[in-house]
Amino acid sequence: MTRSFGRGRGALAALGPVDAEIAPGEFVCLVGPSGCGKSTLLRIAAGLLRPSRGELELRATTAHPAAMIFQDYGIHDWKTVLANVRFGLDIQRVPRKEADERARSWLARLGLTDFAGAYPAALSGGMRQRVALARALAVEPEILLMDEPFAALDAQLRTLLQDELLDLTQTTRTTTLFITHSLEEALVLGDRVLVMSARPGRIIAERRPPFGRPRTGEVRATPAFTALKAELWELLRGEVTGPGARRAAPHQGAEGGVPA
Ligand SMILES: Nc1ncnc2c1ncn2[C@@H]1O[C@H](COP(=O)(O)OP(=O)(O)OP(=O)(O)O)[C@@H](O)[C@H]1O
Repeated sequence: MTRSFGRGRGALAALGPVDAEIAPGEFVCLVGPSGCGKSTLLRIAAGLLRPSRGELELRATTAHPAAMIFQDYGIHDWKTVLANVRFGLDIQRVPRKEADERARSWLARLGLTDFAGAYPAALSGGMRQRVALARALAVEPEILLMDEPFAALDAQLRTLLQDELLDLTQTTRTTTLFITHSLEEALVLGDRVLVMSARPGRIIAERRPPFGRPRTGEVRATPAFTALKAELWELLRGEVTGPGARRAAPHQGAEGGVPA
């Protein structure tokens, strides 16, 4: 599958060719340099965009199997927290009482019970992202599509939400495609990590982090984790700084130049 934008000489090859398959229940993380087409791929998976060539096949049992979560939360400021979480259920015409119960139970799982009646403006970034998570999970989607959902959060909160997401998705076994710039995030969460080239993004490597399920954030402290992170950064570095790269190298972390 490929995707380009515009026509003729001015056309921009944004993505591909990409050929990938995700198994039911699998959690796949996609990492790649800025502008390589990750969001484009996710938008195609969500049915918001068509491929220019090729196709994407979704095997699902419902008409609207996917729920999406973005970096900027995508929640409605004029609705209460409860109404935000109930939103997808209202669209699915789930009866009000059942929708309220399901929404409240997800709020409880994400530690938001006391904020059911609050408006998002009163919440911190981490809490807003929890609302977005609760809203996406409340509809019990067959497929969860996440576009850098934790990128706007500070490092501690990000770690906390990664651990919560690990816990939640290991219970629900929802098929998930998760975009991130963070190799650490990809290795903690993913059954499989796909590394993309600079634009037009192709899949240049695939790794299965060797951590069983259910796993916890403790895998971060293992030598296997550090080794795999370094290996993937070597691959990615070539794409970020190589001839195909469109932008400068990302900020380098304190750990021997390997970014989070
Ligand atoms: N609607 C559009 N019209 C024109 N160009 C687009 C459109 N959407 C994306 N692009 C271009 O396609 C390329 C891939 O964009 P995309 O947002 O998919 O990359 P990305 O890997 O998600 O980037 P980042 O990591 O910076 O968010 C970029 O060069 C972008 O400018």
